[in-house]
This record gives sequence, C-alpha cells and structure tokens, in this order.
Amino acid sequence: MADPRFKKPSIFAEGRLLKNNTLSVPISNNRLNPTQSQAACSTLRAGGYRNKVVLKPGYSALDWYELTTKKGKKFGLVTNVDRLLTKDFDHLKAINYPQTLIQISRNVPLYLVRPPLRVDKELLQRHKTKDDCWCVIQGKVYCLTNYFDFHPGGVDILLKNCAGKDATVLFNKYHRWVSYDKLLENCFVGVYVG
Ligand code: HEM
Repeated sequence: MADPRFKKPSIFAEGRLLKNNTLSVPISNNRLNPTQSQAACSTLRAGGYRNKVVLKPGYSALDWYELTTKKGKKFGLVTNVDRLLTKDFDHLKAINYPQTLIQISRNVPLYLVRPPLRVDKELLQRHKTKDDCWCVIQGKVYCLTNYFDFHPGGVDILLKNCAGKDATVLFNKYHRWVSYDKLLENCFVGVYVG
C-alpha cells in the first residue's frame, strides 16, 4: 500500500503523449519552479505546455553533433545540389557572381563557397518540399531536410512554417536562445537577398 507520508514530487507527474507524437508536459513538471521556467521559455505562454516530440532513436542532439562534425562536414548537408547546376542555373546566373557558380560546379560544399550563393524569393520558394527544404533565418538560407528528424519541436511545425519561407520571427518566438548558425552550419545554402 502507498505510504501516505510519501508525496510524489511534481517533476515525476506524467506528461501526455499526443497523437502527433508530441510530448506535452505541464509547466509544473519542469525542474525549475514555474515562474523561472516560464520566464526562460516563450513557448509556454500558449497554454502552458511544452511541445517537444519524442525523437526517433539515432536522432538525438548528440547524433546531430556527430553527423555535422564527422560524416557531414566534408560535403555539407544540403540536398539536391545538382539541381542548382541544372534546373536553377539560368536563374542563379542572373543574381550571382561567376566565382560563386564556378565553385559550385567544382563541388565545393555550399557552406564553404565565397562569396556565398545569393538566393532571392523566387529561388527560395522553389525549394519547399520535405526532401529539398530551404528556409531563411536572420538573412541566411539553410537547407532543413537533413535536420527535420532531429528537431525537438517536430517535423510538421518546420514544414508548415519554414519550407520556402523566412522563419526568423517564429524561430525567435519559440527559442531565440538556440544557436541556429552553429547547429545548421553545414546546412548553409547562401544569403537571402529578398
Ligand atoms: C529552422 C531552424 C530551427 C532550429 C535549428 C530549431 C532548433 C530547436 C532546438 C535546438 C530546440 C530545443 C530547444 C530547447 O530545448 O531549449 C527546438 C525546440 C522547439 N522548436 Fe525549433 N528550431 C528551428 C525552427 C523552429 C520553428 C520555425 C519553430 C516554430 C514554428 C520551432 C518550434 C519549436 C518547438 C515548439 C520546440 C519545442 C519547444 C520547447 O522546448 O517547448 N522551431 N528547436
């Protein structure tokens, strides 16, 4: 029988696993007291729940770190680069320096190309599918395709709000403390010129 003197600490209270694979944890479950955690996380304003998803095995923050520092580093993590030299080439030529395009045609990873690729609105909007998903944050264009399954907030929210769009405002609203430039260093595509 349960010992009536033992009070279960609130941090062990159960979170709810929602249909979309989201773990919804009440504020009171945070280790910080509610006032502190609310102050630290702007997502809590909307109803008092954190919306973190359960990541698949092999998709932790540490796994992403390994991918970006070892396997991914050499070639970058931008998908469909071939398309830049075929379908997108005429458009790219009109808004880019020849040196940039020469480096891309020599397979230099996009995050190392200098001057970086210039991306305008039309080009950004051409890359909005799950397997070829570009997004702008603070004037920089990133390919999110490889990052999707590692995102603690889930894939759906990224696809809906980031694909082919400028997601700066939402990014800052949810987690302005996240070092996106470090996290997405190898996913860098170029600079957004509007
Ligand atoms: C595009 C680049 C993005 C990156 C690199 C990124 C990265 C991250 C990281 C590292 C976390 C964990 C934060 C933490 O535990 O403190 C997180 C959580 C989250 N992100 Fe993102 N994110 C991005 C975009 C977005 C956008 C645009 C949205 C919303 C539209 C979003 C919604 C969320 C949500 C809801 C969480 C869970 C928040 C929570 O802990 O309560 N993310 N993201």
